[in-house]
Amino acid sequence: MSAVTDAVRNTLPASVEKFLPNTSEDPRDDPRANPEERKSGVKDVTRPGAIGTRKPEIQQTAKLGGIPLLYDPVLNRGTNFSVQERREKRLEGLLPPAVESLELQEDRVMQQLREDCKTDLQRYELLAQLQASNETLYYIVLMKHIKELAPIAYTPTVGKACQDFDRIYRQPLGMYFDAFHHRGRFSEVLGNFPSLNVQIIVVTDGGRILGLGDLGTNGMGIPIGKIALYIAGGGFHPEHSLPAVIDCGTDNEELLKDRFYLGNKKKRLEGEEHLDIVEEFCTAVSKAFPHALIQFEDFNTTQAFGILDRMRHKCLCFNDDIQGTGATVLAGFINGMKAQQTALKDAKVVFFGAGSSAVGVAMMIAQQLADDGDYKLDKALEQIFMVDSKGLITTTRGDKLPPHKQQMARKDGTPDMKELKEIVNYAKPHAIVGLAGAGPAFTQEVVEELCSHCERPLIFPLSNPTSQAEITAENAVNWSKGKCIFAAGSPFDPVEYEGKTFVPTQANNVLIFPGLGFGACIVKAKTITDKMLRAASKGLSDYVPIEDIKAGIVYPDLINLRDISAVVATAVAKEALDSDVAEIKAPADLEKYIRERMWEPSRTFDPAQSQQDYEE
Ligand SMILES: NC(=O)C1=CN([C@@H]2O[C@H](COP(=O)(O)OP(=O)(O)OC[C@H]3O[C@@H](n4cnc5c(N)ncnc54)[C@H](O)[C@@H]3O)[C@@H](O)[C@H]2O)C=CC1
Ligand SMILES: CC(=O)C(=O)O
Ligand SMILES: [Mg+2]
Repeated sequence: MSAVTDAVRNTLPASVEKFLPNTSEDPRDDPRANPEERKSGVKDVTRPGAIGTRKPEIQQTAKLGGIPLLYDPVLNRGTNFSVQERREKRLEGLLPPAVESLELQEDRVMQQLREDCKTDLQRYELLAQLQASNETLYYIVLMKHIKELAPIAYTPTVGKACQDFDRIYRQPLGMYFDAFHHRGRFSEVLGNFPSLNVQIIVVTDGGRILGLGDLGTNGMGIPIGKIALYIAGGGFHPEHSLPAVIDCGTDNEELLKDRFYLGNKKKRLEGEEHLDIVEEFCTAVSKAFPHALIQFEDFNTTQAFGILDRMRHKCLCFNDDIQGTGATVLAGFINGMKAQQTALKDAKVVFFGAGSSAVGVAMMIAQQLADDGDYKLDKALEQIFMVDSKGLITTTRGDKLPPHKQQMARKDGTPDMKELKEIVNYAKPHAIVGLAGAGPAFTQEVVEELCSHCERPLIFPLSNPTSQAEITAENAVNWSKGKCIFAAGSPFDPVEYEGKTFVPTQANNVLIFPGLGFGACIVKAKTITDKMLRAASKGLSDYVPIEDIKAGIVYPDLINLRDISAVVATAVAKEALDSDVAEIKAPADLEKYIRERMWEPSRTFDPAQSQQDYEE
């Protein structure tokens, strides 16, 4: 039965007809169905690129026009609706008379952002409001000005936005799964989401938001920001994406006392109970959207590894902090060793921080060293020196290490050391990677010690937001006398040193996750394998031209995020196809196939046409 009844259809001008979804249950009546659907008679709402997949009742009201259309962020284009559309969609009188081009609308937003907003938080709020009301314009603005706006929608400003989330709250922009009241009913709750075809989900429990600690449901800013980058960078359709929080409580005393706090004011659930809750969420997702990819984000390290271990073979998922960061840093590391002309098999790294991200990165680097030198992982791990709040991690230092640290502990009789300078002096590393989330730690002494052993050391302060970075770009360049190769988790401005300009690049998992996700989804991958992560990393490292690498630029500029993501997606999809974890057959030209399926905001002009564009 059609959701838009024939009686209603008959009252509409013919030109509106093409905007209406074909909601026929039987794809044999649907000219847009693909051959398989026509043959089987079963509508495939999960096919990559399929649009118009919101629930019929929601499409119906929005597409009939009037106020519901103006309040539908996917379809609303505000003053960009033409005179004819205004007449046909019953928008006359509901908008000011001017009909504006998307460019003019974009100019207004940019003027408001650049001239009227006084703080980055105000800019964040303006963008969030735009995202909630007009996604076409939001993504046009975000994609065209990605370099200027990523620091607002994402790190560092998103950190401040999360800290203040309950104060600046206006609209949900994602889903909240309440472990205290929805438990056992997550499927039912997920059923309230308007889309029939979710392909990408970013979920957190707010346990460790950036380097800012436990922010409970205020952590929702992170899934919202990452999903925006999945759309702007990776090319997912907004209808296919879901930012989510599982409210498992919070141990943040300030939030527990805050009258504006939006989550449950209860102590954080932990251990097995927490794992069961996350599993219930994943099961609900897999049941409703069998091909959706779940990205675990900013869970506490105490839970992060356990969640990944339990879920990675049960549903399509990955942990961005462990695996996405691993693939990202490996790419910059490989390029950095090229710049130094250090053979990978000989490279040594000091990690400052031993949480989920540091261990994820170290394991990927160690695997690469082992492959390069054709030796075992255990031997490669001897080239890694990992430091936590108690100093160098060794088997002899006398404390009980959690499993993720045990594998990183030095077992070769390395003396116990606490001071970073001493550890650098002992290890003589080619790179120092900061993932402690604890703020400045790479002092002038540490940098000078590092430079006394290595001509062009990699200095990677990767903790976010900027306030938590281990060193600033300026200090790294000055203290290393312009010798270091620098990349940071959050953006830094260029630095002048002795008449030369150093351009800091960003080593952030945003360079990997949008492409990894899109590549996996487009070929309907059944799982995310280590080889797919390695392929993503190689795609990213190969993206950087050798001249840039020689000049010490080891990551590409975020300005090319869409292009980077297309390359990463192609590498991931190819690996999934080659290793037979993909459900689709390999297309003749994989990169072209992927690029053609990446969503562009202007295409929402005509959903029916856009749908046809996606068809084979
Ligand atoms: N650039 C990027 O793409 C990414 C950056 N990160 C950043 O990494 C940081 C850490 O994340 P996780 O590993 O998940 O967190 P975590 O909280 O699990 O780990 C922090 C680690 O640092 C150690 N540490 C804390 N203070 C220290 C100190 N004063 N001295 C030495 N060690 C200290 C702790 O012992 C722990 O091992 C965060 O700031 C996060 O924003 C995380 C993922 C990706
Ligand atoms: C970038 C990121 O995932 C983090 O800082 O946690
Ligand atoms: Mg993270």
